[in-house]
Amino acid sequence: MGVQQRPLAGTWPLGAQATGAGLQLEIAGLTLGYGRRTILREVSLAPLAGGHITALLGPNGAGKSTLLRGLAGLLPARGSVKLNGQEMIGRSLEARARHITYMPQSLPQGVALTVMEALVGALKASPPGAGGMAVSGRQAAEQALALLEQLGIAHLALVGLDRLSGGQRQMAGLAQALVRKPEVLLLDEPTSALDLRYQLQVMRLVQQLTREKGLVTVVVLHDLGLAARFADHIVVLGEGTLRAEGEPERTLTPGLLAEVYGVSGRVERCSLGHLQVMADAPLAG
Ligand SMILES: Nc1ncnc2c1ncn2[C@@H]1O[C@H](COP(=O)(O)OP(=O)(O)OP(=O)(O)O)[C@@H](O)[C@H]1O
Repeated sequence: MGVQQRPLAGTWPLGAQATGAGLQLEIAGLTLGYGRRTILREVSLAPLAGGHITALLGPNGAGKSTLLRGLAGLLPARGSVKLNGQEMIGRSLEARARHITYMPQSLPQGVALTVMEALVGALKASPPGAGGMAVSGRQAAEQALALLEQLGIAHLALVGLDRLSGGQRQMAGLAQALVRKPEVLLLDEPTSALDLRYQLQVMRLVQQLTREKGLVTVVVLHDLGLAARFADHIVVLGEGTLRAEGEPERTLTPGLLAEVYGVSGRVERCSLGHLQVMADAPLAG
């Protein structure tokens, strides 16, 4: 893919101070769907704390993306989503975007912009209070370039979005999410197109930013090994409801693999002490 990541400097790419210290996102009785079809019903989670990564897991169609879209304000919702005690449901998209950024599974196709143009656009479109407040075009370009350098993809700045590989597109999508300097970072399968090296690099970067800036980070993952390794908290969805949540070691069990994913499997520590999740066989029926 040609991506090289440099160590992050101690400062947020946009030069601002950390904003997320002490943040808390509370989700209670959240019901989400499309039109008349309810997908998630009455989902309540333990409070999600700033500085922690929550991995959102579950089989295909479980409602993981739907939950992220709901948190981002892209779907009508019932229930409560409070950020530091302030209700988000019912607030405008613009008001939510001051606090929350959402990286979808894939960037839209057919956008005739370079990586840099897309980032500058995202930054300038950020509402007051978010990362891009009242920046000049030049400042926006400088901030966007600084972020690309931190991500190790500055060499892609002038490349058209439609000319990027799948993995490069994911990195560009991550940059678009980060440039807004979020307090709540929602990432939908940010590593699905990345090779092994970049999977680790992206997750390490997300972990580092989450810790340094005190972000509330929620990441949809299908790779349970990555979830076990990088998440502080696991949330498992299935059949429209919350099936389990808690610390990785307590939550990712052979029983959960059987009940939620329909496979027999093992959860073991490797010689380096990392939790490994191995699916052995699909269960009958
Ligand atoms: N735009 C939409 N309109 C109507 N139904 C939708 C829409 N998007 C998703 N759904 C339905 O909502 C349910 C949950 O989908 P969702 O994408 O949230 O699942 P997921 O857990 O993210 O799945 P995957 O792991 O396959 O990405 C599915 O039954 C899907 O068909």
